[in-house]
Amino acid sequence: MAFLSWQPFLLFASIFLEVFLSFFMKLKSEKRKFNLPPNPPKLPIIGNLHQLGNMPHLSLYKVPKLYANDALCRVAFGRNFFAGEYNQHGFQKMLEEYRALLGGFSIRDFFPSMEFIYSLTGMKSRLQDTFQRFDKLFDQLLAKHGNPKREKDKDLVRESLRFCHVMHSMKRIEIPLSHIRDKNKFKSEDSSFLLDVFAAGTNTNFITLDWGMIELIMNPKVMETTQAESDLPQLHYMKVVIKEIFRLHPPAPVLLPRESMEEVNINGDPESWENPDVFEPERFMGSCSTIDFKGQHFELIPFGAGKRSCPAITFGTARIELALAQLLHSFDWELPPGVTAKDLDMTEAFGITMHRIAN
Ligand code: HEM
Repeated sequence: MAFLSWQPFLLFASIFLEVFLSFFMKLKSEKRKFNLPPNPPKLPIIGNLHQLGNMPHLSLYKVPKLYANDALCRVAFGRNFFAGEYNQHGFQKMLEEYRALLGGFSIRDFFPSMEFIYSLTGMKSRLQDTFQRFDKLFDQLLAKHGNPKREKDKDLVRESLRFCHVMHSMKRIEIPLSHIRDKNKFKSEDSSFLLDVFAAGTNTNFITLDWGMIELIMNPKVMETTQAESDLPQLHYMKVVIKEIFRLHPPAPVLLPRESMEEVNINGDPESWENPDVFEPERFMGSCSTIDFKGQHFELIPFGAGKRSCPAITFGTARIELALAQLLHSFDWELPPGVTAKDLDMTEAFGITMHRIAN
Protein backbone atom coordinates (compact mmCIF):
# COMPACT_ATOMS: atom_id res chain seq x y z
CA MET A 1 0.00 0.00 0.00
CA ALA A 2 2.82 2.32 0.97
CA PHE A 3 4.38 1.69 -2.46
CA LEU A 4 1.11 2.65 -4.18
CA SER A 5 1.08 6.02 -2.39
CA TRP A 6 4.57 6.70 -3.79
CA GLN A 7 3.55 5.78 -7.35
CA PRO A 8 2.36 9.24 -8.54
CA PHE A 9 5.49 10.82 -7.13
CA LEU A 10 7.80 8.28 -8.84
CA LEU A 11 5.91 8.72 -12.09
CA PHE A 12 6.20 12.48 -11.90
CA ALA A 13 9.92 12.28 -10.95
CA SER A 14 10.75 9.93 -13.83
CA ILE A 15 8.88 12.11 -16.37
CA PHE A 16 10.66 15.19 -15.02
CA LEU A 17 14.04 13.42 -15.19
CA GLU A 18 13.45 12.27 -18.75
CA VAL A 19 12.36 15.73 -19.93
CA PHE A 20 15.31 17.33 -18.15
CA LEU A 21 17.84 14.84 -19.57
CA SER A 22 16.53 15.08 -23.13
CA PHE A 23 16.58 18.90 -22.90
CA PHE A 24 20.16 18.77 -21.57
CA MET A 25 21.31 16.34 -24.28
CA LYS A 26 19.63 18.45 -26.97
CA LEU A 27 21.38 21.57 -25.71
CA LYS A 28 24.71 19.74 -25.74
CA SER A 29 24.28 18.35 -29.25
CA GLU A 30 23.16 21.77 -30.58
CA LYS A 31 26.23 23.38 -29.06
CA ARG A 32 28.52 20.90 -30.79
CA LYS A 33 27.35 22.11 -34.20
CA PHE A 34 29.12 25.40 -33.69
CA ASN A 35 32.83 25.82 -33.65
CA LEU A 36 32.95 28.17 -30.69
CA PRO A 37 35.96 30.24 -29.65
CA PRO A 38 37.91 28.99 -26.61
CA ASN A 39 36.24 29.43 -23.23
CA PRO A 40 37.12 28.46 -19.68
CA PRO A 41 36.24 24.79 -19.03
CA LYS A 42 32.77 24.64 -17.45
CA LEU A 43 30.79 22.35 -15.16
CA PRO A 44 27.45 20.84 -16.23
CA ILE A 45 24.39 22.98 -15.38
CA ILE A 46 26.19 25.74 -13.40
CA GLY A 47 28.62 26.45 -16.25
CA ASN A 48 31.29 28.91 -15.11
CA LEU A 49 29.40 30.47 -12.18
CA HIS A 50 31.77 28.91 -9.63
CA GLN A 51 34.70 30.75 -11.25
CA LEU A 52 33.26 34.23 -10.67
CA GLY A 53 34.30 34.34 -7.00
CA ASN A 54 33.68 37.28 -4.62
CA MET A 55 34.95 39.83 -7.12
CA PRO A 56 33.29 38.93 -10.42
CA HIS A 57 34.66 42.02 -12.20
CA LEU A 58 38.24 41.00 -11.36
CA SER A 59 37.63 37.39 -12.39
CA LEU A 60 36.20 38.54 -15.73
CA TYR A 61 39.11 40.92 -16.19
CA LYS A 62 41.54 38.00 -16.07
CA VAL A 63 39.67 35.98 -18.70
CA PRO A 64 40.71 37.92 -21.86
CA LYS A 65 44.34 37.84 -20.69
CA LEU A 66 44.32 34.09 -20.30
CA TYR A 67 42.30 33.30 -23.40
CA ALA A 68 44.38 35.49 -25.68
CA ASN A 69 47.16 32.98 -24.89
CA ASP A 70 44.85 30.00 -25.24
CA ALA A 71 43.70 30.98 -28.74
CA LEU A 72 47.30 31.41 -29.87
CA CYS A 73 48.41 28.09 -28.35
CA ARG A 74 45.68 26.36 -30.33
CA VAL A 75 46.61 28.12 -33.55
CA ALA A 76 50.34 27.59 -33.11
CA PHE A 77 50.43 24.02 -31.78
CA GLY A 78 46.88 22.71 -31.96
CA ARG A 79 46.83 22.23 -28.17
CA ASN A 80 45.18 24.42 -25.61
CA PHE A 81 46.95 26.64 -23.12
CA PHE A 82 46.00 24.40 -20.23
CA ALA A 83 47.75 21.34 -21.66
CA GLY A 84 50.45 20.06 -19.28
CA GLU A 85 53.49 21.13 -21.35
CA TYR A 86 52.87 24.83 -20.96
CA ASN A 87 52.19 24.70 -17.24
CA GLN A 88 55.27 22.60 -16.54
CA HIS A 89 57.42 25.31 -18.08
CA GLY A 90 55.55 28.21 -16.41
CA PHE A 91 54.53 29.57 -19.81
CA GLN A 92 52.29 32.38 -18.51
CA LYS A 93 55.11 33.76 -16.34
CA MET A 94 57.57 33.44 -19.24
CA LEU A 95 55.30 35.50 -21.48
CA GLU A 96 54.92 38.17 -18.81
CA GLU A 97 58.69 38.36 -18.33
CA TYR A 98 59.19 38.55 -22.10
CA ARG A 99 56.75 41.44 -22.40
CA ALA A 100 58.43 43.30 -19.54
CA LEU A 101 61.84 42.83 -21.20
CA LEU A 102 60.55 43.86 -24.61
CA GLY A 103 58.87 47.03 -23.38
CA GLY A 104 61.60 48.03 -20.91
CA PHE A 105 64.36 50.54 -21.57
CA SER A 106 67.67 48.99 -22.58
CA ILE A 107 70.63 51.38 -22.67
CA ARG A 108 72.54 49.07 -25.01
CA ASP A 109 69.99 49.69 -27.79
CA PHE A 110 70.88 53.39 -27.78
CA PHE A 111 74.55 53.29 -26.71
CA PRO A 112 76.07 49.95 -27.79
CA SER A 113 79.37 50.91 -26.13
CA MET A 114 77.62 50.72 -22.74
CA GLU A 115 77.09 47.00 -22.96
CA PHE A 116 78.75 46.54 -19.55
CA ILE A 117 75.87 48.41 -17.84
CA TYR A 118 73.49 46.06 -19.55
CA SER A 119 75.33 43.13 -17.94
CA LEU A 120 75.64 44.84 -14.56
CA THR A 121 71.91 45.55 -14.27
CA GLY A 122 71.19 41.86 -14.75
CA MET A 123 69.27 42.57 -17.96
CA LYS A 124 71.54 40.36 -20.04
CA SER A 125 71.12 37.30 -17.86
CA ARG A 126 67.35 37.87 -17.62
CA LEU A 127 67.16 37.96 -21.43
CA GLN A 128 69.34 34.89 -21.86
CA ASP A 129 67.45 32.94 -19.25
CA THR A 130 64.03 33.83 -20.72
CA PHE A 131 65.04 32.99 -24.29
CA GLN A 132 66.56 29.67 -23.24
CA ARG A 133 63.33 28.73 -21.50
CA PHE A 134 61.28 29.59 -24.57
CA ASP A 135 63.63 27.63 -26.83
CA LYS A 136 63.33 24.59 -24.59
CA LEU A 137 59.52 24.68 -24.54
CA PHE A 138 59.10 25.37 -28.25
CA ASP A 139 61.68 22.74 -29.25
CA GLN A 140 59.83 20.21 -27.13
CA LEU A 141 56.46 21.13 -28.66
CA LEU A 142 57.84 21.12 -32.20
CA ALA A 143 59.46 17.71 -31.65
CA LYS A 144 56.19 16.38 -30.26
CA HIS A 145 54.33 17.75 -33.23
CA GLY A 146 56.75 16.04 -35.61
CA ASN A 147 56.23 12.67 -33.90
CA PRO A 148 53.69 10.58 -35.86
CA LYS A 149 52.89 8.52 -32.73
CA ARG A 150 51.72 11.46 -30.64
CA GLU A 151 48.32 11.39 -28.91
CA LYS A 152 46.27 12.99 -31.68
CA ASP A 153 43.08 13.10 -29.65
CA LYS A 154 44.52 15.93 -27.59
CA ASP A 155 44.93 18.07 -30.70
CA LEU A 156 42.19 20.63 -31.08
CA VAL A 157 42.91 22.35 -34.37
CA ARG A 158 43.13 20.64 -37.77
CA GLU A 159 46.80 19.83 -38.48
CA SER A 160 47.05 21.79 -41.72
CA LEU A 161 45.86 24.93 -39.96
CA ARG A 162 48.60 25.06 -37.30
CA PHE A 163 51.58 27.38 -37.53
CA CYS A 164 54.01 24.65 -36.56
CA HIS A 165 52.61 22.40 -39.30
CA VAL A 166 52.96 25.17 -41.89
CA MET A 167 56.55 25.67 -40.75
CA HIS A 168 57.28 21.92 -41.13
CA SER A 169 55.69 21.81 -44.60
CA MET A 170 57.60 24.85 -45.76
CA LYS A 171 60.79 23.02 -44.96
CA ARG A 172 59.62 19.80 -46.60
CA ILE A 173 58.69 21.39 -49.91
CA GLU A 174 61.64 23.75 -49.70
CA ILE A 175 59.84 27.00 -50.38
CA PRO A 176 62.58 29.33 -51.64
CA LEU A 177 63.20 31.43 -48.58
CA SER A 178 66.74 32.13 -49.73
CA HIS A 179 65.89 35.60 -50.92
CA ILE A 180 64.73 36.47 -47.43
CA ARG A 181 67.24 34.54 -45.34
CA ASP A 182 69.57 31.59 -45.32
CA LYS A 183 67.50 28.41 -45.54
CA ASN A 184 69.86 26.52 -43.22
CA LYS A 185 69.19 28.99 -40.46
CA PHE A 186 65.48 28.35 -40.71
CA LYS A 187 65.44 25.59 -38.11
CA SER A 188 67.10 27.70 -35.46
CA GLU A 189 64.63 30.47 -36.27
CA ASP A 190 61.56 28.30 -35.64
CA SER A 191 61.56 29.08 -31.97
CA SER A 192 62.04 32.84 -32.46
CA PHE A 193 59.29 32.89 -35.07
CA LEU A 194 56.89 31.25 -32.64
CA LEU A 195 57.95 33.64 -29.92
CA ASP A 196 57.21 36.58 -32.25
CA VAL A 197 53.73 35.23 -32.78
CA PHE A 198 53.04 34.98 -29.06
CA ALA A 199 54.65 38.31 -28.22
CA ALA A 200 52.82 40.13 -31.00
CA GLY A 201 49.51 38.36 -30.61
CA THR A 202 48.63 38.21 -26.92
CA ASN A 203 49.27 41.67 -25.53
CA THR A 204 47.83 43.57 -28.49
CA ASN A 205 44.62 41.63 -28.23
CA PHE A 206 44.23 42.07 -24.51
CA ILE A 207 45.13 45.78 -24.57
CA THR A 208 42.56 46.52 -27.30
CA LEU A 209 39.84 44.76 -25.32
CA ASP A 210 40.81 46.51 -22.10
CA TRP A 211 40.71 50.03 -23.61
CA GLY A 212 37.59 49.13 -25.56
CA MET A 213 35.65 48.01 -22.50
CA ILE A 214 36.71 51.09 -20.53
CA GLU A 215 35.56 53.40 -23.34
CA LEU A 216 32.25 51.58 -23.62
CA ILE A 217 31.62 51.73 -19.89
CA MET A 218 32.39 55.46 -20.00
CA ASN A 219 30.04 55.92 -22.96
CA PRO A 220 26.87 54.01 -22.02
CA LYS A 221 24.98 55.18 -25.15
CA VAL A 222 27.65 53.67 -27.41
CA MET A 223 27.50 50.47 -25.35
CA GLU A 224 23.71 50.34 -25.70
CA THR A 225 23.83 50.83 -29.48
CA THR A 226 26.52 48.15 -29.78
CA GLN A 227 24.49 45.73 -27.67
CA ALA A 228 21.37 46.34 -29.79
CA GLU A 229 23.02 44.53 -32.71
CA SER A 230 22.64 40.76 -32.53
CA ASP A 231 23.58 39.12 -35.81
CA LEU A 232 27.31 38.27 -35.72
CA PRO A 233 28.07 38.83 -39.43
CA GLN A 234 26.05 42.08 -39.38
CA LEU A 235 27.66 43.88 -36.44
CA HIS A 236 28.23 47.09 -38.41
CA TYR A 237 28.18 49.46 -35.46
CA MET A 238 30.52 47.26 -33.44
CA LYS A 239 33.04 47.35 -36.29
CA VAL A 240 32.92 51.14 -36.22
CA VAL A 241 33.44 51.02 -32.45
CA ILE A 242 36.52 48.82 -32.96
CA LYS A 243 37.92 51.30 -35.49
CA GLU A 244 37.50 54.06 -32.93
CA ILE A 245 39.21 51.97 -30.23
CA PHE A 246 42.15 51.42 -32.60
CA ARG A 247 42.24 55.14 -33.46
CA LEU A 248 42.25 56.38 -29.89
CA HIS A 249 44.22 53.55 -28.31
CA PRO A 250 46.44 51.84 -30.88
CA PRO A 251 47.98 48.93 -28.92
CA ALA A 252 51.38 49.36 -30.59
CA PRO A 253 51.47 53.15 -31.10
CA VAL A 254 55.07 53.55 -32.21
CA LEU A 255 54.93 50.36 -34.32
CA LEU A 256 58.18 48.39 -34.46
CA PRO A 257 61.35 50.37 -35.00
CA ARG A 258 61.41 51.30 -38.71
CA GLU A 259 62.68 54.25 -40.70
CA SER A 260 60.01 56.50 -42.22
CA MET A 261 60.83 57.97 -45.66
CA GLU A 262 58.57 60.97 -45.20
CA GLU A 263 56.53 62.63 -42.44
CA VAL A 264 53.08 61.14 -41.90
CA ASN A 265 50.24 61.96 -39.52
CA ILE A 266 49.11 58.95 -37.56
CA ASN A 267 46.20 58.00 -35.30
CA GLY A 268 45.38 60.91 -32.94
CA ASP A 269 46.69 63.80 -35.04
CA PRO A 270 44.48 66.95 -34.78
CA GLU A 271 45.12 67.73 -38.45
CA SER A 272 43.49 64.46 -39.43
CA TRP A 273 40.69 64.14 -36.91
CA GLU A 274 38.02 66.41 -35.47
CA ASN A 275 38.04 66.18 -31.64
CA PRO A 276 40.90 63.67 -31.79
CA ASP A 277 40.79 62.89 -28.06
CA VAL A 278 37.07 62.11 -27.92
CA PHE A 279 35.76 58.54 -28.25
CA GLU A 280 33.23 58.97 -31.05
CA PRO A 281 32.63 55.87 -33.22
CA GLU A 282 30.06 57.84 -35.27
CA ARG A 283 32.92 59.66 -37.00
CA PHE A 284 33.43 56.48 -39.04
CA MET A 285 29.81 56.59 -40.19
CA GLY A 286 30.11 60.12 -41.56
CA SER A 287 32.93 61.93 -43.33
CA CYS A 288 35.52 59.30 -42.26
CA SER A 289 33.49 56.27 -43.33
CA THR A 290 35.94 55.36 -46.11
CA ILE A 291 38.91 55.24 -43.73
CA ASP A 292 39.93 51.77 -42.64
CA PHE A 293 42.92 50.32 -40.82
CA LYS A 294 44.31 48.03 -43.52
CA GLY A 295 47.33 50.21 -44.20
CA GLN A 296 46.08 52.43 -47.01
CA HIS A 297 45.07 55.37 -44.79
CA PHE A 298 48.06 56.59 -42.85
CA GLU A 299 45.98 58.48 -40.30
CA LEU A 300 44.80 55.10 -38.93
CA ILE A 301 47.43 52.38 -38.91
CA PRO A 302 47.07 50.29 -35.72
CA PHE A 303 48.50 47.32 -37.67
CA GLY A 304 51.21 49.31 -39.42
CA ALA A 305 51.40 49.68 -43.19
CA GLY A 306 53.44 48.37 -46.08
CA LYS A 307 55.24 45.06 -46.45
CA ARG A 308 56.27 44.86 -42.77
CA SER A 309 52.78 45.57 -41.41
CA CYS A 310 51.11 43.09 -39.07
CA PRO A 311 50.65 39.77 -40.90
CA ALA A 312 47.75 38.88 -38.60
CA ILE A 313 45.46 41.80 -39.35
CA THR A 314 42.50 39.57 -40.29
CA PHE A 315 43.07 37.08 -37.48
CA GLY A 316 43.68 39.88 -34.93
CA THR A 317 40.52 41.76 -35.94
CA ALA A 318 38.37 38.62 -35.88
CA ARG A 319 39.57 37.81 -32.36
CA ILE A 320 38.69 41.31 -31.12
CA GLU A 321 35.28 41.19 -32.80
CA LEU A 322 34.43 37.78 -31.32
CA ALA A 323 35.60 38.62 -27.82
CA LEU A 324 33.89 42.01 -27.72
CA ALA A 325 30.67 40.58 -29.13
CA GLN A 326 30.65 37.89 -26.44
CA LEU A 327 31.39 40.31 -23.61
CA LEU A 328 28.64 42.70 -24.71
CA HIS A 329 26.10 40.07 -25.65
CA SER A 330 26.25 38.27 -22.33
CA PHE A 331 26.65 41.10 -19.81
CA ASP A 332 25.56 44.67 -19.05
CA TRP A 333 28.54 46.65 -17.88
CA GLU A 334 28.56 49.71 -15.64
CA LEU A 335 30.83 51.49 -13.21
CA PRO A 336 30.56 50.53 -9.51
CA PRO A 337 28.26 52.77 -7.42
CA GLY A 338 29.94 56.07 -6.55
CA VAL A 339 32.50 55.85 -9.36
CA THR A 340 32.19 58.14 -12.38
CA ALA A 341 34.00 58.18 -15.72
CA LYS A 342 36.14 61.06 -14.44
CA ASP A 343 37.52 58.84 -11.65
CA LEU A 344 39.06 56.40 -14.12
CA ASP A 345 42.76 56.73 -14.72
CA MET A 346 43.28 56.75 -18.48
CA THR A 347 47.02 57.44 -18.33
CA GLU A 348 48.93 55.45 -20.91
CA ALA A 349 52.09 53.52 -20.06
CA PHE A 350 55.16 53.99 -22.23
CA GLY A 351 56.42 50.86 -23.93
CA ILE A 352 56.28 48.97 -27.15
CA THR A 353 52.63 48.32 -26.37
CA MET A 354 50.38 50.92 -24.79
CA HIS A 355 48.38 49.62 -21.88
CA ARG A 356 46.72 51.60 -19.11
CA ILE A 357 49.05 52.43 -16.23
CA ALA A 358 46.20 51.63 -13.85
CA ASN A 359 46.57 48.00 -14.95
C1 HEM B 1 44.74 43.77 -32.08
C2 HEM B 1 45.59 42.98 -32.63
C3 HEM B 1 46.92 43.37 -33.24
C4 HEM B 1 47.46 44.61 -33.49
C5 HEM B 1 46.83 45.98 -33.25
C6 HEM B 1 48.77 44.39 -34.08
C7 HEM B 1 49.64 45.40 -34.46
C8 HEM B 1 50.89 45.20 -35.03
C9 HEM B 1 51.80 46.25 -35.41
C10 HEM B 1 51.52 47.72 -35.26
C11 HEM B 1 52.90 45.66 -35.93
C12 HEM B 1 54.15 46.39 -36.46
C13 HEM B 1 53.92 46.79 -37.90
C14 HEM B 1 54.94 47.76 -38.40
O1 HEM B 1 55.96 47.97 -37.76
O2 HEM B 1 54.70 48.34 -39.46
C15 HEM B 1 52.72 44.23 -35.85
C16 HEM B 1 53.64 43.31 -36.28
C17 HEM B 1 53.47 41.95 -36.16
N1 HEM B 1 52.34 41.29 -35.70
FE1 HEM B 1 50.64 42.15 -35.06
N2 HEM B 1 49.01 43.04 -34.16
C18 HEM B 1 47.90 42.38 -33.66
C19 HEM B 1 47.72 41.02 -33.57
C20 HEM B 1 48.65 40.09 -33.96
C21 HEM B 1 48.48 38.65 -33.84
C22 HEM B 1 47.23 37.97 -33.25
C23 HEM B 1 49.62 38.08 -34.31
C24 HEM B 1 50.01 36.62 -34.43
C25 HEM B 1 49.19 35.64 -34.44
C26 HEM B 1 50.51 39.14 -34.76
C27 HEM B 1 51.75 38.94 -35.33
C28 HEM B 1 52.61 39.96 -35.72
C29 HEM B 1 53.96 39.73 -36.23
C30 HEM B 1 54.65 38.38 -36.41
C31 HEM B 1 54.50 41.00 -36.53
C32 HEM B 1 55.89 41.31 -37.08
C33 HEM B 1 55.81 41.49 -38.59
C34 HEM B 1 57.16 41.90 -39.22
O3 HEM B 1 57.99 42.46 -38.56
O4 HEM B 1 57.30 41.61 -40.41
N3 HEM B 1 49.88 40.34 -34.52
N4 HEM B 1 51.47 43.97 -35.31
